[in-house]
Amino acid sequence: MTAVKPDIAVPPFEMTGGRVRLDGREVLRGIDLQVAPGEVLAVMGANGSGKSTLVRALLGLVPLAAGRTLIYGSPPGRFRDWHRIGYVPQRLQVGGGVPATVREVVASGRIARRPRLRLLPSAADRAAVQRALEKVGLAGVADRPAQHLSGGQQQRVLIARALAGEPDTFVMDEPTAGVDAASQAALADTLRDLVRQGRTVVLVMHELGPLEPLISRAVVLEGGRIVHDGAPPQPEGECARPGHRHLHPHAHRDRPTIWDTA
Ligand SMILES: Nc1ncnc2c1ncn2[C@@H]1O[C@H](COP(=O)(O)OP(=O)(O)OP(=O)(O)O)[C@@H](O)[C@H]1O
Repeated sequence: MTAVKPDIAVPPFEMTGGRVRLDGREVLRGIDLQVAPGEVLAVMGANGSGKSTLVRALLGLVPLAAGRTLIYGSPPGRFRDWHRIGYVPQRLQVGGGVPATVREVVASGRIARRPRLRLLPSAADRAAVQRALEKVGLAGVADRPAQHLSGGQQQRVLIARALAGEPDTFVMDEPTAGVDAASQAALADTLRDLVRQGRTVVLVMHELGPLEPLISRAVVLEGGRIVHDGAPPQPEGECARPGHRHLHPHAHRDRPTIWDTA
């Protein structure tokens, strides 16, 4: 992928006073969040704090009960440049019917780039798909049904699908959750490339681990609110131990000791 020239005037995401209710419950409240072009933002917090809901709301997949959110300056309903956004959801949705191959799933990441009247993939589409498959180390299993792969490999399929679309901004929901070491290494490698190219990345993470040096900013959610926005939080002492999970009430706002390593 070629480097992007970040459009410094328009943030990829801008939410003001964002509030989300699901099943009558307030899941997000008072969210003010602007994501700058070229930023690598980690969205952190304990289970149920609202991380996935926040990224889904930024993408317009969950409606706001109050406030507003913009994608490259447009409300989600009026945003048309979906090829600029690559979304990596938590899990590959496996439906019934004919099982899709790895290559087909990855190729679906090019659809938003295709002119309306062109049905067949171009040489550029095929090349982008192949590059993405190679980048995540799945070229060798490209013709296997995606649902036959391990969880970690399926996660890599989703990352490759986003890469194939060559978007300016990536949104990845827990891309390292429950994946094997090889997949984590592939992700770190991919992320390094994206950072170098100046792409914007929003990552939902429980813990940063080896990705920490690549993260430029972290927001920490607690009970649907942002309780920290700044440098990535560091695990300290007891808090760094696996299984430890809480946000210290005495934590310094600039350096909270939140860790959820379950
Ligand atoms: N569709 C829904 N209907 C009702 N409540 C929901 C729905 N989706 C999520 N919630 C609730 O909203 C809260 C935030 O959920 P969300 O998945 O955004 O949290 P999270 O921080 O991403 O959690 P996790 O780390 O477990 O993925 C949780 O209490 C969850 O139970």
